[in-house]
Amino acid sequence: MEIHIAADARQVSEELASWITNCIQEVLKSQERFTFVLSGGSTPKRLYDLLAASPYKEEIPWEKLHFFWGDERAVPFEDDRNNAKMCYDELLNKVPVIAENIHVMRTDIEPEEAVVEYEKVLKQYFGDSETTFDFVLLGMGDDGHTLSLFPGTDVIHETKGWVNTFFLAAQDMFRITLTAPVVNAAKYVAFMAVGSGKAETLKSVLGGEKNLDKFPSQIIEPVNGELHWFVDEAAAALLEK
Ligand SMILES: O=C(O)[C@H](O)[C@@H](O)[C@H](O)[C@H](O)COP(=O)(O)O
Repeated sequence: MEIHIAADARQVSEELASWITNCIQEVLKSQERFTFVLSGGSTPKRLYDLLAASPYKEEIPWEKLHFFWGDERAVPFEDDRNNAKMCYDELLNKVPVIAENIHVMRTDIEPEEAVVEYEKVLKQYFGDSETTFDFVLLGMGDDGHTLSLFPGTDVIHETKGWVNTFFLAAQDMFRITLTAPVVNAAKYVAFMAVGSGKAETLKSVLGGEKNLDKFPSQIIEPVNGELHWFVDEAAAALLEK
């Protein structure tokens, strides 16, 4: 695992934009397509904004990229809480991506149906191969969740299925989420976490004892891939030097 600490949120986004661009270019030297899992939440907005502008916009071969989501809030696409909408607004509508290569978690059908459909899409891409996505971008909530793997939920411990859904009572909505097995089979996984509000949790997730029910982000451990954390000094303040 590698931790990249930058001065502030803006610099974290800049470092990550440059790192992702480099990662895409390297991976595409030996294959024709690059599969990229986008994250919702507020933190990646600035990163998406950067990727959609010079110089990254020109440096990334967008037509070779295939997009997926780590999780989705089961609200209509037009709803501002919809993760896909945010990613379209901030990134996908601004770059020359091929529409057929964008795979949203559908919220216009029942969540259970959306899960079956998404699993089907993922199986078409990755079949039974040991490696799944080329790159997964993740956020970490102040409570230690990642994807829609919230503290105390059963979905944290899913060992077989790649996609799941459950009703998140605290937010009065269904969530659709990738599970740990499919993310842990990715080549590169990068968390992005900024701000002092995440410092205590980050310390527990990275330095504390394993307690997956309390800190679901700890379950992310790529089997053969690389794990990176991109954080700012405020979030990293309590990490041991
Ligand atoms: O839909 C979601 O809520 C996200 O995908 C979630 O896993 C997010 O990444 C974290 O909650 C961090 O969110 P912030 O970036 O807003 O802190």
